[in-house]
Amino acid sequence: MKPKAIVYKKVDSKVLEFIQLTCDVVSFDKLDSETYPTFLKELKDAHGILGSGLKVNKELLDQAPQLKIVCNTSVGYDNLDIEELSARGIMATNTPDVLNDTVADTIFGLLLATARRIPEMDQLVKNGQWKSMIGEEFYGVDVHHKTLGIIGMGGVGNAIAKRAHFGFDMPIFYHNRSRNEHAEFEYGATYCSLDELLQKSDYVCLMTPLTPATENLIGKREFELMKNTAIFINGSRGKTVDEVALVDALKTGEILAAGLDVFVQEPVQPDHSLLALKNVVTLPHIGSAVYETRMKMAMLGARNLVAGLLGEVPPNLIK
Ligand SMILES: NC(=O)C1=CN([C@@H]2O[C@H](COP(=O)(O)OP(=O)(O)OC[C@H]3O[C@@H](n4cnc5c(N)ncnc54)[C@H](OP(=O)(O)O)[C@@H]3O)[C@@H](O)[C@H]2O)C=CC1
Ligand SMILES: O=CC(=O)O
Repeated sequence: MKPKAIVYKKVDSKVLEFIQLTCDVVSFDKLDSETYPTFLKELKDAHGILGSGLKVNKELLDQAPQLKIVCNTSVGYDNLDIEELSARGIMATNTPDVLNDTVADTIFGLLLATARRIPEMDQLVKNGQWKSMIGEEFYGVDVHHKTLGIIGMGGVGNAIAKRAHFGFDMPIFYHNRSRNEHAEFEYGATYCSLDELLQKSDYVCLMTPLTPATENLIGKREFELMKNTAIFINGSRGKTVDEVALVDALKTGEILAAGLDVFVQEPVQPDHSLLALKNVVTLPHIGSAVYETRMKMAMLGARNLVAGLLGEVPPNLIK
């Protein structure tokens, strides 16, 4: 008998066909109030699940007594209770590296858009407010040759550093718990403490995973340490930042501007105070959102799933 897999997010039919070679597959385009009850029923005898964003915790796992593997089609896995999964002997996997360049392009685009006020200028032109040559009130700030601080110099952080170093001549500081020799050697990145990075950087880019250690990593104290001219970019997860402190820092001029791909609550509520600020550029969590990359992530997730269900060690097993 084939193992049973649930795919709980829309994936390309090629990915489904690949999984079907090994598994009986039940698939959902998305989980919502309509599909969730059926998903829970299907979970009772499922051996593997594939998708992203689903909170996999004790309550959910109690509904899935046969489960052997949980596969995220994302690199971040803060939706998974890893301790609970290991206690039950259930494997967990993610999809690192295949998205690095795409996410770095997005984050660099966000950085440029924030620095040069591109969405605001676009609106000005489209609203018919471009009446004469623009003056100082619409000037942006330079990116080239400015100092970039990357908190979380991992796969994505390195791809951002590469663009900053070779494309924009930016001196780079970074902070991790451990040194990243590749970034130091290839991109001239300098390792430093978090506080030193915050004090020295013109652009502060947050790219860590969300963990107990990084939840609210950037708050009032950290915004106060940043330059008043600093631009803050968050590409990690919303909860790594204290959003109330961020709004305050943006309103009081503690920092100049922010570019955000992620929010504490997603989708962000339309009346969120961040959205009313002119010096904030927002994106709807689109770091890896291009077809080719999402295809690679889904296929890698599927390979992890199939390997785990065949009794092999999945290539991206989270340890
Ligand atoms: N906006 C989007 O669409 C996307 C968001 N992401 C988010 O970005 C995160 C990073 O992705 P990726 O680069 O692939 O992951 P990696 O695991 O390759 O890199 C994470 C980096 O963060 C550092 N880090 C971890 N914990 C801490 C800490 N407590 N303090 C300081 N640094 C820390 C790690 O270094 P060390 O272990 O030495 O501390 C490592 O260098 C993902 O987990 C996800 O949440 C990723 C892709 C797309
Ligand atoms: O946020 C995206 C991810 O892959 O993690």
